[in-house]
Amino acid sequence: MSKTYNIAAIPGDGIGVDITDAASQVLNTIASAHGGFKFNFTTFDWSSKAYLERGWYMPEDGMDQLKKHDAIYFGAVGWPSVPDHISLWGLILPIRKNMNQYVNVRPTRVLKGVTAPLSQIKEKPKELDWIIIRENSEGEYAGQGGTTHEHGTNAIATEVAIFTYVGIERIMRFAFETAKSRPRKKLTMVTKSNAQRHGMVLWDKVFYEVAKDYEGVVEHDKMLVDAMTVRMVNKPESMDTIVATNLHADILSDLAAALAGSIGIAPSSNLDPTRSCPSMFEPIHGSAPDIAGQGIANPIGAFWSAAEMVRWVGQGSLDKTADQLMEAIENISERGVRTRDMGGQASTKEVTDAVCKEVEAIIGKK
Ligand SMILES: NC(=O)C1=CN([C@@H]2O[C@H](COP(=O)(O)OP(=O)(O)OC[C@H]3O[C@@H](n4cnc5c(N)ncnc54)[C@H](O)[C@@H]3O)[C@@H](O)[C@H]2O)C=CC1
Ligand SMILES: CC(=O)C(=O)O
Ligand SMILES: [K+]
Ligand SMILES: [Mn+2]
Repeated sequence: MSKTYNIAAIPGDGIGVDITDAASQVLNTIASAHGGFKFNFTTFDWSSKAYLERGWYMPEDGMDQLKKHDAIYFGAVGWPSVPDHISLWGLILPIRKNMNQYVNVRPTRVLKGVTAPLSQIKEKPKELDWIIIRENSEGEYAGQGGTTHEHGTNAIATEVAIFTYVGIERIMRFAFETAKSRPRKKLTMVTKSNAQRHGMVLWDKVFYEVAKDYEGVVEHDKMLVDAMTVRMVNKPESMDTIVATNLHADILSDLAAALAGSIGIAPSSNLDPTRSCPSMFEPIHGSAPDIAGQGIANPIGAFWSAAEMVRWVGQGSLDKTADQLMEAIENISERGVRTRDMGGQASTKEVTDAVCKEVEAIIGKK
């Protein structure tokens, strides 16, 4: 009997549209090659273009509509004609918060066929293999604060970072469990508790409390975020799982992607680990207005995110299928079918068609 997964697709803006199309093509191909399941996509036209026409990103019952799905596939939101804080707070951030997606998982490794830009990583690509666990519900992106006297030089604006015991503890537990599930069993916690003396100090304290439950099981260490950027560049092999706040992990994950070859490769899973709401899968990059509409966006980050979605909805039953998609992506890039950001000449469509063919060959063979 074939199982159907209902997916809410939100392509959004710019290259978000191209890569969501590409990802759904690949997902449909995997499903039919596998034969045991299929995807039923419902596409929502929630975007900056629609916002400019009708004044809203999501309708009032938008969250209820999303809740009816098994997962959400997201492209990107943001366009130069709308201020970025309006677009982010109109769509992606409310979804992450309302859908209880308090974890954002961002793996990075140097995929086969990808060339890392720095010589020390290029020579030993296997040494960069990280999974960044980003706190996704509070911290610097809590949305607390305000502006007064806004028109003039007396303007005052506050942006209050919120850290709660509950919010920190649950992300730390998820991070320790992730580290425990990986061969190296190693967790690096990132902080800025030298300069930020309240929220970050609580962050550190809860980390060490949770660490007691993993004594002798998970090795752990602590880094200040500034020094962390240096360690990521110079000693990539010294880390495995990394846990950081909403802002720090946002920045570090773009750095990680660039070190591993391109921002266009990196995936993310916005997870509600309780499974009470659908989780959301998207590449870490934005709408890339500078290359939008040219058909040249790298779809690999979108495919890797799709693989993570397959893994998540399958709850263990589709891990092999997700691995086969990753194998197809790596085979294609190794064969030189690469977009410009990876030094190639291929279009989004050429990479997508090649990955679909490869998926069919791999799944058909096994
Ligand atoms: N989750 C989301 O929806 C996100 C939305 N944004 C929004 O996206 C818009 C643009 O943001 P930027 O800061 O420019 O970041 P960006 O990630 O969109 O682009 C940064 C640079 O990377 C390149 N790039 C990104 N993805 C690529 C891909 N798949 N293939 C090839 N090149 C790629 C772009 O061409 C650009 O030069 C803004 O409105 C921003 O707020 C940014 C990040 C995440
Ligand atoms: C918004 C953004 O930059 C991110 O989620 O990565
Ligand atoms: K995105
Ligand atoms: Mn980001």
